[in-house]
Amino acid sequence: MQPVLNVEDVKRVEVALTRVGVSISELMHRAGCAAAQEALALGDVQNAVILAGMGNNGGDGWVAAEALLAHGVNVKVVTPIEPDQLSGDLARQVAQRAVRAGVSTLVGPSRDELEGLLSASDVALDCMLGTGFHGDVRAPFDIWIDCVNSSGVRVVAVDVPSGLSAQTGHAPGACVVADLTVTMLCLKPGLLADDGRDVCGSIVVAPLAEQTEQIVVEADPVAWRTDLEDYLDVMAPPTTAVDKFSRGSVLVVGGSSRFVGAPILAARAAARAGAGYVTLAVPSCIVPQVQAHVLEIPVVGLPCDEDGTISKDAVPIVTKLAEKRSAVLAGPGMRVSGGTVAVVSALLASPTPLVLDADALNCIARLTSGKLQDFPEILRRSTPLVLTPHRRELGRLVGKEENPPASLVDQLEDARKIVWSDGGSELVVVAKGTATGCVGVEQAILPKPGPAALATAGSGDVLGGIIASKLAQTYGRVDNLPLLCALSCELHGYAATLAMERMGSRGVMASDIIDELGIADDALGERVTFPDADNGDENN
Ligand SMILES: NC(=O)C1=CN([C@@H]2O[C@H](COP(=O)(O)OP(=O)(O)OC[C@H]3O[C@@H](n4cnc5c(N)ncnc54)[C@H](O)[C@@H]3O)[C@@H](O)[C@H]2O)[C@@H](O)CC1
Ligand SMILES: Nc1ncnc2c1ncn2[C@@H]1O[C@H](COP(=O)(O)OP(=O)(O)O)[C@@H](O)[C@H]1O
Ligand SMILES: [K+]
Repeated sequence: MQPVLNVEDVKRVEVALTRVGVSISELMHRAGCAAAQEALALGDVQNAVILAGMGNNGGDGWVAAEALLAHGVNVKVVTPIEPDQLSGDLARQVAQRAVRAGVSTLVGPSRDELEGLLSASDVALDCMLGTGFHGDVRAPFDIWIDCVNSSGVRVVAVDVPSGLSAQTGHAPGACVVADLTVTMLCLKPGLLADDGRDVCGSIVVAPLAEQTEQIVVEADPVAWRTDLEDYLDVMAPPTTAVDKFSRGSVLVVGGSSRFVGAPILAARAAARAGAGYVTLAVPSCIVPQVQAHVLEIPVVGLPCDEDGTISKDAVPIVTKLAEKRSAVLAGPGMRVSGGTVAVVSALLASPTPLVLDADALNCIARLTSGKLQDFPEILRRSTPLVLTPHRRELGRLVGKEENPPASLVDQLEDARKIVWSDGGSELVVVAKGTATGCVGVEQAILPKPGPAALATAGSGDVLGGIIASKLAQTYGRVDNLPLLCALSCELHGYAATLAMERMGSRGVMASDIIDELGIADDALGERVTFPDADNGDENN
């Protein structure tokens, strides 16, 4: 797994490296050389343009220019001001040094001049703005960014594409769209979510020093990005010594007369993700409709209120059904009512491994008046519990209904409020968004996010079904629950990628994802076992 550090912690790593003898100027030298190496590795680089800003990101650019020149590349550095006028000592020194070494410069070019230069270049290195970027992109960089993006030239972003916040992943204005991002020391969260996913291209981490890995780990990573082979630990070895019950049995509780489809999607996903026996419990008033859509899945009717939701009288029935299952998923389509709140409370008190999604989360928000972190006893149990909120549901759980998490780091922080208040290793919050964090008490794991095709109604129900299915197949004996959840997310995303091949990138519906789950599961298993055979696009 690769550590991901908040930007402020990256600064602490720099300081720690200086203490072990790697100075900031040496780091800048190595950063520039690493960027130059990656640019050269693109191949066919005779002419390079370096767009340098006025801080240390620009400093990296001047070093890269000198390194490229030493490799015989025809280099030009574009800078808003003369090197001698740069206010930062380090950036000024490396810029002056590059000029002395013969690097040529273009100071404050017109738009036409810059466009001409870019069209004659084989690669552009974006060294305008790095982790020091904040606010709106100011001139001239907004214009330079526009020129780079419309030039069609290959772009290597140094540390972070200019205009993107390496912390939040937001790019509110102009932002470089890179083919490759060479990021220094370690991954930062903003590269992995929201706008970051669209603008980084592939990501290469340049560690810059031997000691970096250990220092980064000690700097308390905000999350860990998985590599495929990490999943080996939570993949069940294939065996023929099974029957339909020992392959894991899942109970899905949900549905209402208003939302009939959601529990069906979840139950079908649980079956396709490998559980041997899936049972669906829905309000009795919708049983005929539901049963018509599922041949293999028995449907149990639960006592129903007048408004078509599960009533309180369902509690003993659900509790009894849950006892006999290896995992339960509750929530899809169930709505929030006195009855559903009672059912969710009863399931929380039951010993069966439990996944709560959608309205089951809204029931918890109601139970705790939107302050789940103040009621840790509700979630305390000795068997696995997984909550799968999207950003709005997560906001509702932690008292931020009006101001839900808006970035991956916000998601992680809010999920941590919940898991840290409980303190138990049996609880994981799968905080969903454009990138998803599987947050346990000890660490947060970031699976590779799936495609935007996942942003379709019902896709969360499918994920809930997958997680319950994978959980059921472990019979609650799971050493690393966040990793198991991450594997489920990875499967969800890969199935959506396969569905896109059939349905097109905008045509995928949640049921198409379900149809691909079996094939995706096999393929993922193979890729985990033989990671070098076909890694696909590892960076997004
Ligand atoms: N983290 C590390 O260990 C290392 C960092 N280095 C580089 O240093 C960078 C950080 O350097 P700095 O802290 O100097 O910051 P940056 O160079 O990222 O940005 C600071 C400069 O950008 C300007 N700026 C900020 N916001 C702006 C906006 N909205 N519009 C226009 N201009 C804006 C500031 O006025 C300042 O001149 C990293 O991204 C990386 O490239 C490397 O040199 C070496 C190692
Ligand atoms: N742009 C995106 N890129 C990747 N995954 C996404 C994107 N948008 C949403 N997702 C994923 O799709 C799923 C949507 O879940 P959810 O919002 O609960 O859907 P629903 O409530 O309609 O079932 C989550 O797993 C989420 O991480
Ligand atoms: K940059």
